[in-house]
Amino acid sequence: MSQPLLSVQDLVVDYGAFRAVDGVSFSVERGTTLAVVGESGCGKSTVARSLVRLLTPTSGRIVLDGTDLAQLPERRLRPLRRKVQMVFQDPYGSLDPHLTAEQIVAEPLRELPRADRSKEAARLLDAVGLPTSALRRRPAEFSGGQRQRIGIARALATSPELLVCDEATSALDVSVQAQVLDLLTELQAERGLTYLFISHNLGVVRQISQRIVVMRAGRIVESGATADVLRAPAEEYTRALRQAALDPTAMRGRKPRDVVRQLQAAGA
Ligand SMILES: Nc1ncnc2c1ncn2[C@@H]1O[C@H](COP(=O)(O)OP(=O)(O)OP(=O)(O)O)[C@@H](O)[C@H]1O
Repeated sequence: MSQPLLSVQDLVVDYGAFRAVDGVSFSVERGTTLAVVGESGCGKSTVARSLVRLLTPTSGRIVLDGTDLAQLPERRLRPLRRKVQMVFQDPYGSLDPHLTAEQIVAEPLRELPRADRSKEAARLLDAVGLPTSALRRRPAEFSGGQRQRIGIARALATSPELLVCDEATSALDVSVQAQVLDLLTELQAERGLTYLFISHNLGVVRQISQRIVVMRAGRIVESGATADVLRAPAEEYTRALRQAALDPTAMRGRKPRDVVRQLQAAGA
């Protein structure tokens, strides 16, 4: 078997005295999607932020295409940053409201001549299903789904190999969410992209990922093929998460953490 594109080994992240990620290991094969699930606060975003080096992990290895980027200094990290891009949950908050879609998408392409930048921005917006007329508009003039498409186009500008999607469709209506998931699936097939997809929505995870890891309190408690884990979770915790996802009425007005606790107590 070929080497995985990404191999994370014994990742530890401390925020001061608090250990948010406690010895996490997983790998992602090229052209596939790994989902990371778990209740709020279990460390999913901290893993994501480590992968794109928005933070420097306390210890462990993050081997991307043969290079360990966990502790690399910024100068050596720069060429690698192009290979890993992040798509955020809140497409409005993550796009500069003062810039046009063209400027946002072309921003990572500063080294290109202006005309080439414009051409590339148009090509990227077309690839995510937005018309040429979108180029001159600003974020406030788009719907949530369209803004997420701009975020994806921007992430694609550096021709990355790995996209880290942190709750990338969570803020969208169900039908728009389905369209953005379809877009991500198409882009993966066309470009051979690899995704690490963080979500608390097990329906979304079932649709987009081949493999899954379940996190709890900074550790991985279960992993495997998505279909297997969701059909017959080995861990009580995963069963409780699944139960909470299957029974939205149980969630009404309550924190997922409380529902998971209650379901665990009931032996769900
Ligand atoms: N900058 C920070 N300083 C201190 N603690 C932090 C910081 N960022 C996150 N934490 C804590 O680390 C833990 C993991 O947070 P993280 O955001 O990774 O969880 P998560 O699983 O992504 O949660 P959510 O699904 O709510 O986004 C939480 O207890 C959180 O309060």
